[in-house]
Amino acid sequence: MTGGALRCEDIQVAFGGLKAVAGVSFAFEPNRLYGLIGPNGAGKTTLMNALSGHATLSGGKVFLDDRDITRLPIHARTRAGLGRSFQITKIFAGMTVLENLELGAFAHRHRVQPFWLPAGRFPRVREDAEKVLEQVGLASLAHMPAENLSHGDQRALEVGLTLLSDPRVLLLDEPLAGVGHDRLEQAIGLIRRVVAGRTVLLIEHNMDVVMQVSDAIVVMVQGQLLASGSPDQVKANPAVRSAYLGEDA
Ligand SMILES: Nc1ncnc2c1ncn2[C@@H]1O[C@H](COP(=O)(O)OP(=O)(O)OP(=O)(O)O)[C@@H](O)[C@H]1O
Repeated sequence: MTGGALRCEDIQVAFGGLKAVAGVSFAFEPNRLYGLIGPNGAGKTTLMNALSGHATLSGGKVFLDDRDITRLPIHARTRAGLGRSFQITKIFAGMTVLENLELGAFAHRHRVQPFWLPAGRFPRVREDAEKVLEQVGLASLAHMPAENLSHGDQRALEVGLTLLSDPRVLLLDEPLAGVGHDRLEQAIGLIRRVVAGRTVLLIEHNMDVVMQVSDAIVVMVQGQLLASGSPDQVKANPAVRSAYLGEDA
């Protein structure tokens, strides 16, 4: 698999008078992992929502492999190869880990939620779910109710749900949030594994982690791009240091 190229041109999202994203243009190159950083309220999640179709644009365009997807609804973007995880987990607490993945796999294959029958009855749905179960390292917990999972394992399941559509571009909104220090290395290992062959945009607040895993860093401040470059370039950028890292340039 090869990651897709994602490009946005002059993206704008406003909430009333607030310009949460105020004209962002950027080309994400295939097969690279981009860390999206910036202070609280900078517009990171809103930009991700704009790319995935979860926010209404007041201006701008989104392209996936040069195809204009600006007006495509969310499910059509998923079909086109764009996957998205959320800060707030969307798993069904009362179902087991495997059932959650089966439900997601069924919904992806058949475009409906199968509330009337066990999705795992369909062999290909079961296969899809079991493949992802292995990918995210949850095979031994397949039959555990999702509500009993640790924070870290819930995050892994959430990432797994996004992998069911085998996206070429993956947008990950804080997939490590709530993961304890003792599980962080394991969680980082998971991210590294699942992103192989994909283009990834990752929102992550832990600077050590984001600098460690990213090929490139994109910095947002007040709805706009402040800087982009390799982790070392961004760390050394005086504008980033003063505006974001809280240091004098
Ligand atoms: N649905 C909404 N309605 C109104 N304002 C919103 C909405 N979503 C976000 N905002 C505002 O838009 C701005 C950008 O928010 P956003 O969540 O995108 O920032 P962020 O960089 O992801 O922040 P954080 O790091 O805290 O998650 C903030 O001022 C926020 O309060």
